[in-house]
Amino acid sequence: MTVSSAPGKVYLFGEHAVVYGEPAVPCAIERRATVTVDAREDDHIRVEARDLSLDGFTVEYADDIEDRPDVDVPAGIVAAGVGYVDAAVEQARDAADAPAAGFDIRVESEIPLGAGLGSSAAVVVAGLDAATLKLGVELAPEELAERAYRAEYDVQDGQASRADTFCSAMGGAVRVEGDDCRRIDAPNLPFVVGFDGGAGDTGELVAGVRSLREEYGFAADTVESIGDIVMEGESLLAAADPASDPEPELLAELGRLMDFDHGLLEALGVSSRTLDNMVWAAREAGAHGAKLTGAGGGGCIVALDETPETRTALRYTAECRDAFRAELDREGVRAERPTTAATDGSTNAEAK
Ligand SMILES: Nc1ncnc2c1ncn2[C@@H]1O[C@H](COP(=O)(O)OP(=O)(O)O)[C@@H](O)[C@H]1O
Ligand SMILES: C[C@@](O)(CCOP(=O)(O)O)CC(=O)O
Ligand SMILES: [Mg+2]
Repeated sequence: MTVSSAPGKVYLFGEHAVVYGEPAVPCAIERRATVTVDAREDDHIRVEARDLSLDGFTVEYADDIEDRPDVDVPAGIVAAGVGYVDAAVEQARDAADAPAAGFDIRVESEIPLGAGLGSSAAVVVAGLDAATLKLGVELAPEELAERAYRAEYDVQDGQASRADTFCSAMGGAVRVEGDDCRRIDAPNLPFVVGFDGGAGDTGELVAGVRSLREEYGFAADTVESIGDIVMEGESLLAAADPASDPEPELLAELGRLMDFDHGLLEALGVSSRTLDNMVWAAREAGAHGAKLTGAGGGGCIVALDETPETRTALRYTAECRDAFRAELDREGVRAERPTTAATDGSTNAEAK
């Protein structure tokens, strides 16, 4: 049995624009997806994913995920639910030149689904790592990131950047511009996350920005302006000392850029009333800045505040389901030791 985990992320700046070649700076956070993989005698894949909104289910299939056997939910939902795991398995089989390898897979995650914290990337990165290790192949984090990107790209019909998967594989703060991906130095930024309990449809939101950008020159300019914000932000980070706590002036300037970025994302139609309300609650509580994170539409905002005020204010905000501090996680994907919990063999054998 192999077990790997990989972190989720928040976007300091640059989501959506990164899809069109602008730079972005996502930061890994200390919330992880953990994937446990066992080899099988046959070529079937069995996925147990209790965190899925279907109340968790176990599904077993051979060959084509669309031909999955008798689980009591529509094929589309199963494909949406386990599509990322399936794509990770395909990449692992390809990397190990083992096209008929079968696996029992268990997914456990601390990252809310579809909420902008990169749960899909974390599941793909951790799943790919655990499955390749099970096949006796150790991929360098960069290669893992590249294969995980291809998996996300396939599942999201080409609507994906390298940002989430690279950040989850490498950890820390990263900078992604097209296929140029690198880690960057960053001090411990005091992230606070607010979660509205909802989710957004990444593919649909990306498609919405794409068509606005094609229709209006000013929407294309808006996307470019997000890139300008990112470049301004990275030069601030580059001048900071990564080993010490960030100076108040740095936080104030980064926060101002986050506010600006949120305004442009709102103009591009990817915010929502609940996200905006949480952003305003954070700002009024004294956060240096606040913005939605990830695809938007619903899910999470990220604010910068070294005091407890923003988290407290978010907890008293009607639209906020959960608010928590998110520490920068400098470690990306890692192999974990199998625990008793991962080996107890308990399953809920049928879809609910
Ligand atoms: N714990 C999990 N178990 C199984 N699949 C998961 C889990 N977390 C995320 N996923 C997969 O990732 C998808 C959500 O990814 P996405 O829409 O890109 O949102 P985000 O990456 O912002 O969380 C889910 O529909 C599911 O397919
Ligand atoms: C909107 C986008 O820039 C980020 C999506 O992030 P998430 O899947 O919502 O965490 C899309 C992408 O970069 O693949
Ligand atoms: Mg995602």
